[in-house]
Amino acid sequence: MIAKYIIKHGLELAHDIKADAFMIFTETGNSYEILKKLLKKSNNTKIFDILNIHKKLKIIVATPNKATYKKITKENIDSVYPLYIKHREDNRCMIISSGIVHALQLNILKDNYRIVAVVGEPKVPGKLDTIMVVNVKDHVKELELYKLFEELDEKQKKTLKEILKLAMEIGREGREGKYVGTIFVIGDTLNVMSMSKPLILNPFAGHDASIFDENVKGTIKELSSIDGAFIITDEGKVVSAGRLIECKGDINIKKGLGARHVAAASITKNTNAIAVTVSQSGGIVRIFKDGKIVFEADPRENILLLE
Ligand SMILES: Nc1ncnc2c1ncn2[C@@H]1O[C@H](COP(=O)(O)OP(=O)(O)OP(=O)(O)O)[C@@H](O)[C@H]1O
Ligand SMILES: [Mn+2]
Repeated sequence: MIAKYIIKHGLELAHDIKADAFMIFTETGNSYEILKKLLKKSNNTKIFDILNIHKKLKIIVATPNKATYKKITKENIDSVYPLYIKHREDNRCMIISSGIVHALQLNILKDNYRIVAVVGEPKVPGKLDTIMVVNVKDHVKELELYKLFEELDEKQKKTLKEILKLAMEIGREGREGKYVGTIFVIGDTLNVMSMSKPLILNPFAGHDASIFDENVKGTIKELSSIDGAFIITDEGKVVSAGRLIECKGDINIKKGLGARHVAAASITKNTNAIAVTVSQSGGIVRIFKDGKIVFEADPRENILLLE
C-alpha cells in the first residue's frame, strides 16, 4: 500500500520545503480518504505542524470524477480545496499541468507558488507512484497551451495535440541533419482552401489520410521540406500539402519571422483555423491563433510536455 507512504512523504516534503500547496490527484477518492486519516493522526509532528500552520499550506484534492468531487466539496474540510478537472490526461506531467491550470483559473494557486504534487499512473485509480516539486511559473508554457486546449472541442484538441507532437519531432529531428521548416493549418478548411492555392499537384488528393495514421505521419515528414502548407481538418484529415497561403491584411508579428510565419498569422487572422509552424532556422515550433503567436517552444527543451 505505497499510496499511504507517497502521500505521507509528499506532505512532509511540502512541510520541509515550505511549499505553498500540496496537490493530490484521485479518481475514486481513496487517496483522499488516506490523506484525511493522515491529517487526523496528529502524532506525526510534521503533519501536525502543517495543520497548525495550515493557513499557509493549501491542500488541493484534484479529481476528474464528478461524484468524488461532490463528496469532497460536501465534507468541506478546513484547508482542503476540492478541484474538478475536466479531462483525464494520458501522462503524469499533463495531469499535473491540468491540475495547476484549473487551480490557477480558480485562483487557488498563484504563478509564484511552489507546490508538491502527488500523482499516479494515468487512468489507473489508486496507483499513486510520483511525488513532484513543481514551481507553478515553470509551467507557464504548459499553462498557455493548456488554456488554448481548453478553448477547443475534443476533436480539435486531439488533432492539435497530434500535429504538435509531429511538429516537435520535425523541429527536433529535421531531415538528413538539416533543419526543416513547415506549416500546418488546422480547421475551417473550406475557408482556408479558398484563401490558398496549390504550388504542386496535391499528393493527398483522393486519399483518406488521417494524421493519426503512422504512415501518413511518415509521408508528412517526407513532404515537410517541400514549399507550402499542409491543410488539416478539425478531425485530423490531411486535405492537402504544398498549399500557398494568400496573405491578406496587415499582419504584425515579431521581427525576424519571415513569410512562413506571416502566412500562419494571416490565415489564422482571416479564418478560424489554427496554424502550427516549424522554423527552418532553429526548429522552433509556434502555434498561431487569431493572427497571434499563442505558444512557442524549442522542441529540445519542451519534450516533457508531450511525453
Ligand atoms: N504564403 C505562404 N504559404 C505557405 N508557405 C509559405 C508561404 N510563404 C512562405 N512559405 C514557406 O516558408 C518557407 C520559408 O520562407 P521564409 O524563410 O520567408 O519563412 P520564415 O518565416 O523565415 O520561416 P523559417 O523560420 O522556416 O525560415 C518558404 O520556402 C515556403 O515553403
Ligand atoms: Mn526564413
